[in-house]
Amino acid sequence: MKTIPQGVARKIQMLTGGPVKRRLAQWASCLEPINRLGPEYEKLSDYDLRKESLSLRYRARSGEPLDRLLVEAFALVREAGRRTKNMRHFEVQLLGGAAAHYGSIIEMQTGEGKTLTATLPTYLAALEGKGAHMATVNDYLAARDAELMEPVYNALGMSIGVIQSQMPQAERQKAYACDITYGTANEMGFDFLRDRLLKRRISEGARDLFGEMLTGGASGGAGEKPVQRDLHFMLVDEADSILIDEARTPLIISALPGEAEEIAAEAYQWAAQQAAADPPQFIDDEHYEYDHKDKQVSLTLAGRRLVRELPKPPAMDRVALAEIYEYVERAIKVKREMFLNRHYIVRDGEIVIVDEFSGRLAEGRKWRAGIHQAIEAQEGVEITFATNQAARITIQDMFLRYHRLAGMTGTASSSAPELRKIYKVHVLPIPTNRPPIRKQLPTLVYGTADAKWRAMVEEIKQIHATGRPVLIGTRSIDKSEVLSVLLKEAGIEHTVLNAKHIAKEAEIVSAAGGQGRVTVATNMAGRGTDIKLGPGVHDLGGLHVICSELHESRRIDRQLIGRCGRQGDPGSYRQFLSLDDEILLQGFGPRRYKRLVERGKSTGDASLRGLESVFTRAQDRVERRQFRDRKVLLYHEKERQKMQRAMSQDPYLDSPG
Ligand SMILES: Nc1ncnc2c1ncn2[C@@H]1O[C@H](COP(=O)(O)OP(=O)(O)OP(=O)(O)O)[C@@H](O)[C@H]1O
Repeated sequence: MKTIPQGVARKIQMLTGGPVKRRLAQWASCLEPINRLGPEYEKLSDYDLRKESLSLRYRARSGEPLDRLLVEAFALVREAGRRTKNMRHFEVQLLGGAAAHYGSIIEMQTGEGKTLTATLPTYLAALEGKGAHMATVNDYLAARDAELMEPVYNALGMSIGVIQSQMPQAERQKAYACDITYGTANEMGFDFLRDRLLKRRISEGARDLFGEMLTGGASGGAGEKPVQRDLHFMLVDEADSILIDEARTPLIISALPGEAEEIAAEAYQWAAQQAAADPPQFIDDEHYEYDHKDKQVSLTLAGRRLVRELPKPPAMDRVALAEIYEYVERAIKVKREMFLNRHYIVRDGEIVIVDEFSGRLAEGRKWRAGIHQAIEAQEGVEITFATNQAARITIQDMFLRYHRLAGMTGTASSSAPELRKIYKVHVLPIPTNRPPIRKQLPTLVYGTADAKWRAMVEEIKQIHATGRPVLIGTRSIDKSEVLSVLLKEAGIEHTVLNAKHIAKEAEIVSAAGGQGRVTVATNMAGRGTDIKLGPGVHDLGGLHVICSELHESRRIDRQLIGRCGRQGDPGSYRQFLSLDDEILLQGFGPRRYKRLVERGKSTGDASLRGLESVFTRAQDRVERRQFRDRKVLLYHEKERQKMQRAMSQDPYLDSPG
């Protein structure tokens, strides 16, 4: 560790795990050279600083490996941070940036400055000009972090864009065209799907007009170009939460949304009526030609003229003529080829396909390319779009598509094996800048929730009397409300947050460090929000955090605890538990839970000793079970994709079966 600054070398030595130390020590060797460049860059004018950055960009785009540019890039970002934000990246932040650049999930204690650290690997990746993405947990944080860091990037000539939900397509395109793009994983996933639908439509030469409506509807009548570029580099904030907790959530674009759906239904019905007219209006070889081999119907000129002349419902004014021809062609095709009780049956107002080979009913399956809807119209049953998935992807799939993936988190250690297995990324703890002085007070276990709440209010009262701010985390909104009533009875002024208004609440949480403040929040409220201590609070002992119950995942508990003792600030926390806590039911099942509850009821109001491990065991069990479930789901998802690929289907766009 000769070439590593002494302070950092000592901090690395104090970590556990040989491989972790080795890796960090290897990357820490970039610190001295970065430090050395500091004074040189400090002397540069703003103009020259940007020029340096542009020359780095030129080198990256000419093919020089990013690893070789890391030292200069990080030194430039550090200087830009100093100039524009008065924040010069700490050495441990540089170390974290390097680890992220090499594809790790960096675990930095809450409050250690992940927002600033992110600028390092993101800037470096953006030098290549292929786009660098930064995923946050919600829209508010995407906008806030982008705004906070924009001056740093701009000083280096980098453009920054933000994706927000409900944003029109044109603006998305602009945001993705920027060097760096901030947004939520969900929005980026949906953009990926919309693009994929669009690309399929383009590659099919817009032959499938139903498909065209799909894409048009799903993308809000967007322009013709995909919004995203290749998925190049992604840095995920709160990586454990996004990559694990939310990773299995499928993002689904339904085939057609509201109004477009109604218009399409009208068109299907109208076309079916025309095709079914008696005597027939559309005559074979006169109004249309039928290709027996391909089973295709195409209208002749006379047929098209007839379509134009036929009266139509007003809603169809909004359907393009070319599409109306297709509706009619499809209706004629269905009338000629698809027969009731042979190809399908009608059961309870639904079309059920009869499998051609086995003769069995193919429950839940649907014909594609509008055929199913045309048959529904022919039979006069309700036309179904909603169950039609136009496209679907899980967040996990999307992240796995990036060429390079890295992340940041305050709390990933417990998920390290899972992250390594699924995403092939290592979790690396980064030492803190200053030693944390957060104090853990002994956990208190009570027999009943009632006793627990009362003890908690007592503690809040005592600490509140000293002027120290208190933050209490609960597992649900109703529990926040229970506590709120008790606090009111005790005459303690407080604020309740329950993640309904994220932006406003983040503001309130950020003020929760003020003298005398009492804040009750569900675990989601204020996630990722910096709580700065108000004037005088440091000397009083900092923020006190109370955890009123264990969450299903230890990480969420740690996130709450991490609201105090930030950046070496003083602070303390305590867990309050009771024998009727939900986690015990989840971990041990109803029988054992009932016994614990009974035991709790018979123990009075005093706190119980030696029971803490019962709770951690229950939490362990829940975590293990959830991990198992996620693995099973992942296995099925992979099998589905494999099967679809073998059938030359697109696993994101085609629903199986
Ligand atoms: N190099 C630096 N110099 C000065 N201040 C810094 C530096 N890095 C971070 N900070 C400050 O530290 C505080 C915490 O930063 P930030 O909110 O990014 O932490 P975090 O790690 O994201 O925390 P959390 O996990 O809770 O979201 C901020 O107030 C930030 O301004």
